[in-house]
Amino acid sequence: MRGLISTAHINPSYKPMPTMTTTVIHKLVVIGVGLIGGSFALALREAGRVQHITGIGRSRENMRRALALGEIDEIADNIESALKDAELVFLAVPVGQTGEIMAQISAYLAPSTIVTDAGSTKQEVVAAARSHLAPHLKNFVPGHPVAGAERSGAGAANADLFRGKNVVLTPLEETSREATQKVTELWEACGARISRMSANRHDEILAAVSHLPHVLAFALMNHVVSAGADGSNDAHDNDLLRFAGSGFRDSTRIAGSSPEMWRDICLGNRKALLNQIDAYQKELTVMREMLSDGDGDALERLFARARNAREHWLKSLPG
Ligand SMILES: NC(=O)c1ccc[n+]([C@@H]2O[C@H](COP(=O)([O-])OP(=O)(O)OC[C@H]3O[C@@H](n4cnc5c(N)ncnc54)[C@H](O)[C@@H]3O)[C@@H](O)[C@H]2O)c1
Ligand SMILES: O=C(O)C(=O)C[C@]1(C(=O)O)C=C[C@@H](O)C=C1
Repeated sequence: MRGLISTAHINPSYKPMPTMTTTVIHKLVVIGVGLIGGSFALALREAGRVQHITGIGRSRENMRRALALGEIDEIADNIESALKDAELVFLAVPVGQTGEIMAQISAYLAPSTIVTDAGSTKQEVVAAARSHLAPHLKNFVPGHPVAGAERSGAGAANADLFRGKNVVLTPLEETSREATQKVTELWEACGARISRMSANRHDEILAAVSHLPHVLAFALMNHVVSAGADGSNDAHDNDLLRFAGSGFRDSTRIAGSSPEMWRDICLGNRKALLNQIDAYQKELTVMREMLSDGDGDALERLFARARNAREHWLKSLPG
């Protein structure tokens, strides 16, 4: 079968399990070679799972860096030639761009080309695929690596980013088992743990554990900047920031993330995120009342519950 070749042809020291075939992608096309696209490319290359990687990007400078860092083998001249003989297309652009890119690539996809993505929201991506990739849905596998950083661009990519991390796949009814299986194998080769669920469930979960925390970090950062005596961004002039320590630094790390990416994520998962913001505001109100009542026992119980939950969660993490 095309695309399913033993890595024994590539790496002579590799000994495959007798009954297993290992997926090696002859040609991978990464659209958006930033933190996630570049890391996926590097991880697959390091695992010996890809032979040739073509990159499509928006910024020439970033694409040159991706080439120099070995994330891609070539920078595409145009979409048509980039997609020729492509076996896998990986979309790793801000989610708001997904529909437009799907519309641009759909005419050039061979029937066998698998398309997958890394978008942080899934219902919106699935809706875009239904609008623009209708003839191709059996080979479309929506995905989301729950791993990342506050840094962006090809220069931030690293081959180990997905090691031990969750990747959620939200295949459509139309998605073929073969396509899902292939994408699963590739993420596993990057060291990730794969889960499958509906796009709706994915978006509810991520609204709570990823999208809300980012909104809170952006809000906290802005609040402290504005609350400083002269509202200055400059840490030397702002009398609050000047004294901020590691607690503030840890709590606001993710406020260093890409504003464009987070604009798209928040708008793309607006309903679930609004629900989470409302629920969180209730939690804050409860805490505020305890504080205003001077109810130290209640506050301590509430803090202890949070600390215990966090300790249990940390223990449950791999490695
Ligand atoms: N950063 C994270 O922690 C993280 C984690 C998991 C998933 N994601 C998702 O992965 C995707 C990529 O995020 P990232 O962190 O790699 O962002 P990034 O900014 O590092 O990379 C995105 C790249 O896409 C390029 N790009 C933008 N619009 C384009 C277009 N129309 N055509 C071609 N290239 C275009 C940009 O120039 C940039 O190089 C997003 O959908 C994001 O939601 C991000
Ligand atoms: O570690 C970080 O900086 C991240 O924000 C990574 C993070 C997250 O955990 O919220 C951000 C967005 C993604 O869609 C997945 C992962």
